[in-house]
Amino acid sequence: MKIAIVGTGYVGLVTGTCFAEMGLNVICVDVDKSKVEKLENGVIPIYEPGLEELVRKNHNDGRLSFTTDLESCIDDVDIIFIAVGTPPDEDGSADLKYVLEVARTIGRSMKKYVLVVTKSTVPVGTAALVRSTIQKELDDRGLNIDFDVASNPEFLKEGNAVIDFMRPDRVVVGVESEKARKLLSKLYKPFMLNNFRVIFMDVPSAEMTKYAANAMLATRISFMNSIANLCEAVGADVNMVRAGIGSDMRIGKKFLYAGCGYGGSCFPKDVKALIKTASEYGVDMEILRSVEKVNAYQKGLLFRKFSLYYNGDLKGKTVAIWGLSFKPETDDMRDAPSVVLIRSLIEAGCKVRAYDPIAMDEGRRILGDECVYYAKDMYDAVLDADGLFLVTEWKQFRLPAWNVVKKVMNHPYIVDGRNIYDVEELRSLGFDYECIGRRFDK
Ligand SMILES: NC(=O)C1=CN([C@@H]2O[C@H](COP(=O)(O)OP(=O)(O)OC[C@H]3O[C@@H](n4cnc5c(N)ncnc54)[C@H](O)[C@@H]3O)[C@@H](O)[C@H]2O)C=CC1
Ligand SMILES: O=C(O)[C@H]1O[C@H](OP(=O)(O)OP(=O)(O)OC[C@H]2O[C@@H](n3ccc(=O)[nH]c3=O)[C@H](O)[C@@H]2O)[C@H](O)[C@@H](O)[C@@H]1O
Repeated sequence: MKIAIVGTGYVGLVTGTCFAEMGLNVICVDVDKSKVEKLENGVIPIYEPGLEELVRKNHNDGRLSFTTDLESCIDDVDIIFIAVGTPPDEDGSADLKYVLEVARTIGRSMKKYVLVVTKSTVPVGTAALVRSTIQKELDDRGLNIDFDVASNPEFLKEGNAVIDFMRPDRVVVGVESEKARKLLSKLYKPFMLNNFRVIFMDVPSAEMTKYAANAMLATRISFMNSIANLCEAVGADVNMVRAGIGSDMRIGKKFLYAGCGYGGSCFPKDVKALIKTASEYGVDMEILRSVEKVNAYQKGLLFRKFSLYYNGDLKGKTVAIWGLSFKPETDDMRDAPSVVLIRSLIEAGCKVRAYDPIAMDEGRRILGDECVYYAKDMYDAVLDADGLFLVTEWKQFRLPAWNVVKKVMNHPYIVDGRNIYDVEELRSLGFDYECIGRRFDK
């Protein structure tokens, strides 16, 4: 079996590389020439642990190739995965222009049966739209060629993408024909043999499953952030509460960490898109509107704490930021809490010194280097600082040499946006310390 993956972003590159690693012949297609050139030379344009080695190995072994020319490979493959971006449109809906562009190209060039699978996160009805788009191109060419469209959403997490793909909790596949089911069963056979659940369903349910999963996870986070804020008000400790509720099997331990809000390329955009889809059908997703509201509040929380601490007198203060990426093990800063915080600090007249183990270039790209100093290391960031914000819980921030930090800071004040530090330890060292929803006497 030979497959094509269209789009070599996170999802496309991980999907293509992992299928090649499983022994398939994979051709990855992207319109971005420079990306394809880099990939051809074994350089991957994203930071994702373990991925670069796998790309090089499978490329060298001849199972993984890259091209900008989708048309030339359409009739060489059995399955085409569409894994291009679906960014938010101005009204919050998923912008399908890249997906439909790929569908048009397929319809314009195919000469024999092919199974087209949407892997991008797309609203209910998109597979049907892909089908009609391809069909229209075929009609224009006066051809009657059989093809199928299926939905196979992706659930991997950035930073853990290869493991998530290779050992999934489940694979969701939406099909509308027996032929498509057979082809995808064959593709996912190794997963079935390893007892990973492959769940077949109809196409709209598969499309909805992806949004429901992300919306549920985002809801858990906003719920815990609300509980954390209440804990702070009433004198309870959200870490204790998390342990207390997470041990109930029905609730589970994961995704209950309070912090400075969820970010990334998916939760914010997918929650928005689901609200939009619902409104198009006259359904009010009140819960999800609250999830967004809580998250926006939470992203402003660190700045508000800082402002309160200094009674609003922030002009000229020097501020250290540990962590720019939206979570550890990625250089992705899309919708990152750090961006909201840094912009507020700059607006208030603060001088920002930022450090991230991986996302420094991305930081420069998104925030510019006029108002932000990009520090050489985490200790350079705290030099003369009137406050330190821990925004992303990278491992290297877990056990800092606090004596060095204290010595070089102008004022020993820490705002911990991820609740990773020991309150008592920091206070005994003479730091003023704040975090999210934990109990301690101020
Ligand atoms: N990033 C993630 O962790 C996850 C993303 N998803 C979903 O997967 C989809 C892709 O996301 P990412 O990989 O993050 O996107 P991305 O934005 O990183 O990459 C998309 C790629 O598609 C390429 N592209 C655009 N139009 C094209 C065309 N006509 N032909 C060929 N290539 C084209 C772009 O040049 C780009 O390289 C989105 O729908 C996203 O919601 C799903 C699960 C996880
Ligand atoms: O559709 C997608 O793109 C992906 O979106 C998320 O993956 P990702 O965005 O890579 O990252 P997560 O680990 O889910 O974290 C998202 C955000 O939530 C925050 N978070 C996570 C967990 C938690 O308990 N608390 C919390 O604040 C993180 O700091 C981060 O900002 C989902 O976890 C994946 O299953 C999904 O495939």
